[in-house]
Amino acid sequence: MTSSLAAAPLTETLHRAANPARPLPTPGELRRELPLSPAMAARIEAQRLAIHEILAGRDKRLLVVVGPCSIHDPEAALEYAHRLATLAPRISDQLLLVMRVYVEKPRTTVGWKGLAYDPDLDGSGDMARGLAVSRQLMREVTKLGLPVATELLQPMLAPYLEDLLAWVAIGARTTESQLHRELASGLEAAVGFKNATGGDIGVALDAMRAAAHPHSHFALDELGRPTVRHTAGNPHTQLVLRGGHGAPNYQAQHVQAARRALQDAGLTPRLMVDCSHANARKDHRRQSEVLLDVLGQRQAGETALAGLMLESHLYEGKQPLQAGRLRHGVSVTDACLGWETTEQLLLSAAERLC
Ligand SMILES: O=C[C@H](O)[C@H](O)COP(=O)(O)O
Ligand SMILES: C=C(OP(=O)(O)O)C(=O)O
Repeated sequence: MTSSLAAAPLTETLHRAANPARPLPTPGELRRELPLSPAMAARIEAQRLAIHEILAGRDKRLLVVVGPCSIHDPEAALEYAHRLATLAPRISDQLLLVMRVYVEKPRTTVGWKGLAYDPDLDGSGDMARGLAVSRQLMREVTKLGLPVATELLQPMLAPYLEDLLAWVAIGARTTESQLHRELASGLEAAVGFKNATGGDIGVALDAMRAAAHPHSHFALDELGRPTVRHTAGNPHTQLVLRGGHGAPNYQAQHVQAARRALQDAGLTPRLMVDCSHANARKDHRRQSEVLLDVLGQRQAGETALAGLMLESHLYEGKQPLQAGRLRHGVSVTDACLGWETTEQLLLSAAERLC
């Protein structure tokens, strides 16, 4: 990596020659190549604080984590970010929009693992470029004024990106992992723990309690050397209901049961509903139905509902990952809502919450 990368526009970064054998930069090197300006750092701090206020119940707005299931084309993601950044101030009295910039994908078995792993989408695995492109995209999204959300999957990858993150997901497949709980305990961003793929919310509650606790754990420092990391514990966590094994868990009886379980575990009763995944029974169009149900619960006085997640891209649906035949702005992982539907849903959600 050369210092020109910092100044390189996204397109140039994207078209750098792939070199899979290239050693990875250290987190410190990448951060120096693609730094945060003091203004960006202050903006991210304010975004995190706003999210913490929602999770604490002091800010009554709904936190909405919305965007593509995965980023495979940073140009299309930026186009999406421009649209979201235009919409956000129009509804900011009711909704705090945070963009999904998911660059790692957990897979049920095998499949493309995301931009950070394979930015050329061809299995060549140029992770040095994947990290740079991911960080560059997150910087661009931040510059547009949008808070960035991502799933942290590979703990080694966190130090390359964590300074840019306003909200972090620990996914359904890793919520039970001690490594991810330790990682969450040292983050400044709020963390949403998904219920397990089978639907168990208990593991997410355990995760929230573990993450709130200080830990000492194995980590890499910014020079890439093994080190002991001491964390302070992260009190800004939330349960994310995503359904399990085809069975939704967003309806009033599930939310009430989850609220009671949070209270019984001594945790702040604040949760997010993921309108996609098993809650939509893997049919992206059902996300609207889930969102409307959740809004109804909010209007009926359910204070535990502090957030929503939507999977949305420029265009509806999904497509197979076939080199040279990709349609612009269509997901290559889970099917997404298209932009028009997303905008309409968010505008009407804001109107209902007025
Ligand atoms: O959110 C995306 C997917 O649901 C998750 O990464 C699992 O994907 P897979 O079941 O297609 O592997
Ligand atoms: C993988 C995701 O979700 P889950 O962990 O709920 O499957 C996701 O939100 O992209």
